[in-house]
Amino acid sequence: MVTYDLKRLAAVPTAAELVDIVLMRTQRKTPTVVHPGYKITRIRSFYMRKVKFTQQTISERLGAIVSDFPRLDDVHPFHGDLMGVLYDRDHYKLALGQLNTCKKLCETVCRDYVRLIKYADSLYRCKALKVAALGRMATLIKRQRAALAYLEEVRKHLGRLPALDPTARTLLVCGFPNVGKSSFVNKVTRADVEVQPWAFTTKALYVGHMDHRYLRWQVIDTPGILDHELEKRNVIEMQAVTALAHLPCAVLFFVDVSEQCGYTLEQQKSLYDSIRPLFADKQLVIVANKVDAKPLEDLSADHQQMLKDMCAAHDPDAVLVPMSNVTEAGVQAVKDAACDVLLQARVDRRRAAAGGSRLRDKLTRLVATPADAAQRRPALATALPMGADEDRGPSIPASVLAARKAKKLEKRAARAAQDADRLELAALEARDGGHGSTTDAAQQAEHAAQQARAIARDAEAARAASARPPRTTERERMWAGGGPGVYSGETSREYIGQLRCDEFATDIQPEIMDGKNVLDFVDEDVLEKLAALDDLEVETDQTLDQLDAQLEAARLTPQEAAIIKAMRDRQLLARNRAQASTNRRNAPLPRAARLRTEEAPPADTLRGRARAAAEKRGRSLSRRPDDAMDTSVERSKSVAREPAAKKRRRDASRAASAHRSSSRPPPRNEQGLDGQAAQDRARLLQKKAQKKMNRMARGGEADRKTGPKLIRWMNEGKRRSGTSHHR
Ligand SMILES: Nc1nc2c(ncn2[C@@H]2O[C@H](COP(=O)(O)OP(=O)(O)OP(=O)(O)O)[C@@H](O)[C@H]2O)c(=O)[nH]1
Ligand SMILES: [Mg+2]
Repeated sequence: MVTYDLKRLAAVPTAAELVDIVLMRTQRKTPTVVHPGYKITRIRSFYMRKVKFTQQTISERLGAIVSDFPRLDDVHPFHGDLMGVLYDRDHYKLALGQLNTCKKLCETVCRDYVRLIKYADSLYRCKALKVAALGRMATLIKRQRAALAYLEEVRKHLGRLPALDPTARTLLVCGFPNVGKSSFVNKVTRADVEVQPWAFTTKALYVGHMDHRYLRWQVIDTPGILDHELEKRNVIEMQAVTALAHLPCAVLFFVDVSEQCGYTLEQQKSLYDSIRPLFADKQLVIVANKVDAKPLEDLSADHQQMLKDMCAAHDPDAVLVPMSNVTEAGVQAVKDAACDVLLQARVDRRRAAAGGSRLRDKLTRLVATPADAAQRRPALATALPMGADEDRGPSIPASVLAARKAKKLEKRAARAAQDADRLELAALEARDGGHGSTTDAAQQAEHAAQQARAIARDAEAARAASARPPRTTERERMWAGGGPGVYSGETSREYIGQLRCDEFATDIQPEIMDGKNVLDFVDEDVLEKLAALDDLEVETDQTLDQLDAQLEAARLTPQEAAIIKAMRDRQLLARNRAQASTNRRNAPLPRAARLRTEEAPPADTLRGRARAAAEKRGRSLSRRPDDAMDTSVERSKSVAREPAAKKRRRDASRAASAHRSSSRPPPRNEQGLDGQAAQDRARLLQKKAQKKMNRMARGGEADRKTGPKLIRWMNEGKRRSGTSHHR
């Protein structure tokens, strides 16, 4: 929970003040002199700075207000509800929200105008944009006039709220108005609460402090509460209700037994009943006040019983204490009773919490024995598995059993081998000693050796069976596959062995296709359905064919049928031929390519027909302007002109590239020179001009030149004050 210092909130300026503050700060903190002679970038940055600075100040100020004021959801629920009651929760949130929006709008305005100033082309335009930006921001602030004024009022009121500590030891005084609550608070604490003989003298919560048993206590005086529905309660009453609802405390419910307050004992009982749920978990002392005016004994039996019932209704431990503020009789008793009962409750709660935690510690270590489980002892509510009473043997994995068997066999094999060795040794000794039983001993040794070998084979087989195949861990795979960051795990491996075919594991399964979930369209029985559909289709086709044949046979004469059959056969033949010809891959030449060959013009084309007609008339299709009326057939073929000698020379010197255009301009040293003589003369002149330069080894036009350099620091810079003679 965030702690706010409600007393030290900074003052909220009015809208006009805020505008003044912002503009004056901009004026003071940013440069003020600008000249039209400045570079435009400098002018722009001058004005941009002003706009940005204004926006920053506004954001700072409004942000401070928004963050300083407590958020109702962050403070203690008591304070949150109290502020909600006092200042209207919605209004409060709206005001802060509006300031936040205003801040954001100012930022947007700033961004937009800075963007515009970036492209402004003159000082005048920059200035106009700045004025517009500042004006819009000021308008935005002025629109928050109401929110700012409201928040200032809230701030002032928050500062005057009693400094309540919701966690301290608290006595809360409540009851009908005018029953003497404030008088009691004034008696036991140094709070100076107003006391008057009329109702609703106290209109807010008041706090006083007192000492009891060397401890500090806070006593809260609340406004009187009337007995009606919660919705009808006004702000003054709701403060008392909020305190009752949220503060952990001892409640002193004041009853005016003399009924001088203007309410009967029955009415006070009714109020007690209606607000009792608010202090159901709190300690209660019912104070029978003003006993100086009417002692308890003078009350009717019904009223006395009513007071006792009120005590009993809450808790058998709730006490009824008679008191008078005038005579001060019972004031100390009330104080003692309330403090003691609250203290006791606090100690009990703390002890219970500590004891509880110890018990929880123990519970975690408890193990239910089978005997407990059998008897289902209710004391320990431990969860037992189903069939816990059955005696269940241990479950040993098959691999462990196999390993154990292999180990046993190995031991047996070792023992058998030892026996065989021993027997062999005995047989050797017998043979060396020349005893009669040599052959028997040798046979025994041989037999033992065979057995030992058989057991060793079994042991080896068992060990091989129990040995697990070497497993490659994902980590090893990662290092083998390029290390972290490079390797990406293969999830498809998990599916191997689970699918009908292991190759299916690596299939890519699209989950979403064309924006649709594939699984929505998956039909598990689709293959069977398709097969059924195919069968149905074949069947339908056959039936339809039969029906057609029958119909035709019924409708046509034999001659007509024969003609139709012949037509169909021809169609079929034509289709087959066409297919055969396209299958030969003899794609036809494009028409343009075909027409290039003039010797054999295709007679069936338009051009071929035109050519044939022209030739028939003795005319040529290709002509030049100078042979307009040429009728010779020979001339119709394009005859290339003999190229000029000069052109031939040039062509020969060029690269023989097909891409070179014949309309390329002549080289630059020949351009503008008409004829060979002029070119030769120009070449001569060029040589002559170069001669002198070559002789003196001077830099020519083509030589790289670097002009003289001025040293920058000696020739540039500010020269306004002082001279630059020393430079
Ligand atoms: N006779 C008598 N009068 C008392 C006693 N206690 C308070 N009064 C009077 O009752 C009147 C109301 O006293 P308050 O202390 O203002 O009562 P309250 O409950 O605080 O009233 P609100 O603030 O309006 O809710 C005053 O005129 C007191 O003088 C008491 O013990 N005996
Ligand atoms: Mg009062």
